[in-house]
Amino acid sequence: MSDGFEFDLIVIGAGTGGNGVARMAAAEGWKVAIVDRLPYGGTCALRGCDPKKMLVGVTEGVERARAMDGKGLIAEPRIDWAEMMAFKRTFTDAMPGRIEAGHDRAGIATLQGSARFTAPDTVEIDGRAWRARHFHIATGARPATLGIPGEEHLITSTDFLELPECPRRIVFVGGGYIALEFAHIAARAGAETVTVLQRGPRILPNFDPDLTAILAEATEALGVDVHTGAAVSGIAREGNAFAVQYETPDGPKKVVCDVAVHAAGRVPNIEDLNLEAAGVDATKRGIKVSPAMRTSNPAIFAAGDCADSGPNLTPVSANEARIAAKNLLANQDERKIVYPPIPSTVFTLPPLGSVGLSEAAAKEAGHDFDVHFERTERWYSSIRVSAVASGFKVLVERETGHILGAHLIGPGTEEQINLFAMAMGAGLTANRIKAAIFAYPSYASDLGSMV
Ligand SMILES: Cc1cc2nc3c(=O)[nH]c(=O)nc-3n(C[C@H](O)[C@H](O)[C@H](O)COP(=O)(O)OP(=O)(O)OC[C@H]3O[C@@H](n4cnc5c(N)ncnc54)[C@H](O)[C@@H]3O)c2cc1C
Ligand SMILES: NC(=O)c1ccc[n+]([C@@H]2O[C@H](COP(=O)([O-])OP(=O)(O)OC[C@H]3O[C@@H](n4cnc5c(N)ncnc54)[C@H](O)[C@@H]3O)[C@@H](O)[C@H]2O)c1
Repeated sequence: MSDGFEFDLIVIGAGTGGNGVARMAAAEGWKVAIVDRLPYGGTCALRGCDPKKMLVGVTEGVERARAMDGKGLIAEPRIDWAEMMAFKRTFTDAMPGRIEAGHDRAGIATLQGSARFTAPDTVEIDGRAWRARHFHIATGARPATLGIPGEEHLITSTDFLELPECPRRIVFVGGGYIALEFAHIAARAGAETVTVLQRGPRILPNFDPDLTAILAEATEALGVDVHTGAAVSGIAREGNAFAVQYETPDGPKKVVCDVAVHAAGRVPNIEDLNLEAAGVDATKRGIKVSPAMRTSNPAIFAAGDCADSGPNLTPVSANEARIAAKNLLANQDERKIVYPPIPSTVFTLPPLGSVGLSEAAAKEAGHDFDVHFERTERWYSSIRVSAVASGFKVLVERETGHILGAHLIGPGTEEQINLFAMAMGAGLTANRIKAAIFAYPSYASDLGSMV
């Protein structure tokens, strides 16, 4: 290659925000390399969404059997933690090799190590410099540094997904996605005490308060201690255990556990990149990107959790990466990122889902809308599976009939929320949704009654 460049493009980070960009560029005949310091696959496939939901798949069996007990199903569900983890590994173990083989077939050079810029067109990986015309940064996020004494005693979500056995007493620091999803797994897997310590006044503050109240109730019923207004201030060793200290309006308290998990938020993983050397601007919210996903250095793009862009979710990362690749290959900003309504689900049992505006945000924006809020334990879909916690809140604009937001809890949520997202993206009105014919009985067939 001329001008001393080894590559047309080096992609830093082999997760959702990186792999696709490397593939698209290689398919156009570009000379491409991809680097990761961990096995290829990124957070979602190896340490996040997918392994987590393999475990949820097992706990769904427990939940279903317990719910149907006395209703014709005779089962004594119990989780074998080691077997459950082995089941998870049947998915995760094969992934890095499969991704690397795909890159090899596409002619992409696969590098291992930590990349750090030394100049706008050069990165150093384990002491060796590599020059490229372009870079794409997709280095993801990491657990936030909390700045509290003893935080080194916290294990991360990645560590949780590798625990050899279910802890007897487990504490989650934080009350967001990770805390709730993992607390449900641990409680169903047989942990004796599971505690969630959430600093704010309620769990999952970005979700509808009426529905998070239902989830908090269901979580307590599962045996999880949920404390809100509990700001963790330190972790100390106590013999073989740990004391997690937290501040409450009633004064300081502590809870003793065998394992304490960091579930207190994630931040862009960009400190090690030496972005100043590349002329790439960033704030603590991440790498600054234009709507074309271009950074302040026009030869460098960024996408996913490391960028100061959409919410940190896998499909968002994939969408941003696609836009970055299109513009990179076109050598001009011909596409801009446009976020359709983005659904999000907390994979507890029952799951909690949300898309569009919250009730508070819709009011603040001055919309005139009806609120359809109902608990649905007496609906057929819940009765059929003996669900004890289900409900919805859907906001319908009065003048247009458009759906402004949909918030769901209960069985079927994770698919219903996607249907709402599609309906909202397509601009369907409540009447159009009511007029649709869905196979019956199904969770989708409840949609018409929610609007
Ligand atoms: C426990 C957990 C559960 C989650 N569950 C869900 C879910 O159910 N649904 C959902 O939509 N989202 C979920 N997420 C979020 C989702 O995983 C992320 O939004 C998504 O993986 C981000 O993809 P990415 O490509 O931007 O970053 P990542 O997938 O994190 O990839 C970044 C890669 O860059 C590498 N890297 C970092 N720095 C360097 C460097 N200097 N040199 C070389 N390599 C480097 C890392 O090793 C990593 O492999 C979850 C996250 C966690 C932690
Ligand atoms: N199902 C999904 O889509 C899914 C699942 C897991 C993770 N994720 C992604 O990963 C990110 C990180 O997840 P998370 O659960 O760590 O973060 P989160 O942002 O969902 O929740 C963190 C919570 O911890 C609280 N907190 C912070 N410091 C605290 C302290 N000292 N004491 C007590 N509480 C404290 C915060 O108030 C906040 O509500 C999510 O924001 C999301 O982007 C998504």
